[in-house]
Formats: sequence, structure tokens, C-alpha cells
Amino acid sequence: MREAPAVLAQDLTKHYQVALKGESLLATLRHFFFRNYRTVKAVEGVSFAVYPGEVVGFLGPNGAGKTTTLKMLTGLIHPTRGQALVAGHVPWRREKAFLKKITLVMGNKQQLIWDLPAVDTFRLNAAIYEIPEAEFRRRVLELAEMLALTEKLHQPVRKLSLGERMKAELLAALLHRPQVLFLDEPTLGLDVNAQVAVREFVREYNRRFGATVLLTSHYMADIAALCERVLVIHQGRLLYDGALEGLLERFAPYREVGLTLKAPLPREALAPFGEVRELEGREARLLVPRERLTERVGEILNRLPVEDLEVREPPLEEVIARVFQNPVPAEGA
Ligand SMILES: Nc1ncnc2c1ncn2[C@@H]1O[C@H](COP(=O)(O)OP(=O)(O)OP(=O)(O)O)[C@@H](O)[C@H]1O
Repeated sequence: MREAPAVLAQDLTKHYQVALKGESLLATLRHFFFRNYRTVKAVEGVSFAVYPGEVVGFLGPNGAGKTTTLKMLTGLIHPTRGQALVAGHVPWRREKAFLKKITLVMGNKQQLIWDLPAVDTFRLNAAIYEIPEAEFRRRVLELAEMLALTEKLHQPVRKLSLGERMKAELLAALLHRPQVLFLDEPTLGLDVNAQVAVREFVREYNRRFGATVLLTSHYMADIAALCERVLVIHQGRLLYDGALEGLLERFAPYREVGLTLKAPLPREALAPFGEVRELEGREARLLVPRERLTERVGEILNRLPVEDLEVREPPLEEVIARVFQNPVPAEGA
């Protein structure tokens, strides 16, 4: 029999009541007496299980319900309906033993104290999580080495680069050695090198400590590098639960060919080689069916004045958009 899930969500649902009120003073007064609300169904009946040691990508467009789901799973908000069990605990009870087993990192939120060195925030966390001094030092050194951050621990946080700051955020969030990591856009806004470093670190952390990771990211490269399995959520509902490969094959059976031409060409000249998604000056972006890729690239190089050609996976946003044009029921959920 399979071991118990590290994260279990059953019919998880969150509805927000949003006040309907105009901007004017009269509207405010009217709202005071006759309150009008609209229900936003942020998350609607989501069920899935993540097993210990898995790294699962959580995908969906803006406003799909990812953050709301993560907030329920970490106990920051109560669900309107449904159950969850994370590391054996009901998250919204916020038991101390639960908080020691999980962490939530949000790429757009910061816990480090701006004017102080990162190591001071680490100390604060060590006190909160009751980590003994010797163990604290050992963990800081180990994590700092994994993150290539050892030199930066004593600099005020405000002097760190964005990438270094994110690394320090991760260190602070992992000091208590949680078993379950909820990472909400951990690479948001980072340059490509920093993105790669964060991604490599998450992979190594998962390997070394067997941690379970649920990760949201808008960067396809993060998901492709880390997650074999993805959950796709749209308008609060789970649309897909399965292998990343399956998702790409099913919804993006094409590759993107980026071209730099020696001279500008009209759209009609490119159309025979693929679906022209962008054409500006000498730069073009074509979509080509996967199974015809080699043949089409050969034809493009033979027949067009090409200075540079690059084959890429289609942007995640585009793949997701296709998922939503042709929704399917969740698999295995
Ligand atoms: N506190 C709140 N009150 C009212 N509505 C909310 C609240 N928090 C989120 N929502 C709404 O719930 C829906 C889901 O939001 P959520 O932040 O979970 O989406 P998301 O998938 O994380 O999106 P993003 O990728 O943009 O962060 C959105 O329509 C959002 O406007």
C-alpha cells in the first residue's frame, strides 16, 4: 500500500464575499444600510494528493485560485467547505507541530528585515522554531553553502541583489527543516541566472532532505526542470492532474521556432512553414507541429534568408491558454 499523502485536499472550496459598492459618498451611505455582496468562487471543490518527496507544479492563469489554495493548505485562511490534511495535520488549526513541518515562500512577499543582515532574521526564526544554537549554525552553514550565499549573510538585506534576497528568503524559510514546502512564484522577477540557481537549489533540497514541494511558477523552465507532475487549476477548478509530458503533448503538440531574418519578409512568405504568431521587422515567431519540426526547420533554413534560428518550448501561458480553450476533466483527482 502507498504511504499516506503529505498533502491531501478533498473538495477544498473557498468563496469570498466581496462588497458591491460604488465610489460616491451616496453609494457608501447606501451600502451602509443595504449591504450588497457578490460571491467570488476562488476555489471550487479541488481534490488531490501529493505524496512524500514529490515535487508538483501548480499551474493556472492569474486569478485561477492557486494562492488561495496554498493559503488554505498552510492554514492562513479557513475553507468555505472541504477537508485538508498536510503532514498529518488539519492546516487551519495552526498547531505548533504543524507549523514546524511546513513552510510557505511567496515570491512577492518578504520576511527578511530590510535594514538588518539576513543572519539576524535567521536568528529570530531560530528562536521562534526553538532551534538549538549549534544546530542553527550547522543549518545556516549548510543551506548557505547550497545557495552560494555564505559571503552575503552579514550584509544588510537592502544591499543584496534580488536573486540573493530570494536565496536568503529561502534560507530563512527552511531553517526549521520543514517537510512540506509551498513555494508561490519563488523565481518571480529574477534574472535567468538567479532563476536557475533557485531552481537547482529546490531540486537539491528535495533530493537531500526528501521534502515534498508544491510549486507555482509562471516560468515554464521552472516547472519543466523540477516537476514531473502538474496540477492545473482554472477558475477555481482542477482541470488536470498528471504528468507534465502528458499536458504538453495533449495541449501543446507544437514547438516554437524563433527566427531572425537577414531582411524583413511579409507574413505570407513565412506562413507555409508554420503558424505565424509574431512578426516584427526581422524577428518572427512560428508555431510548428512537433512531428514536423525537423522537416520544417530544414525547409526554413533552405528557403528563407535566416540569420538565426532557435527552437523553444511554447510559453507556459500559451499552453495553459490551450488547456482552457479545451478543458478536460481532472485525471486521477
Ligand atoms: N481576500 C480576497 N477577497 C476577495 N477575493 C479574493 C481574495 N483573494 C483572492 N480573491 C479572488 O479569488 C480569485 C483567486 O485568486 P488567487 O489569488 O487565489 O489566484 P492565483 O491563481 O493565485 O492568481 P495569481 O497567479 O494572479 O496570483 C481571484 O478572482 C481573486 O480576485
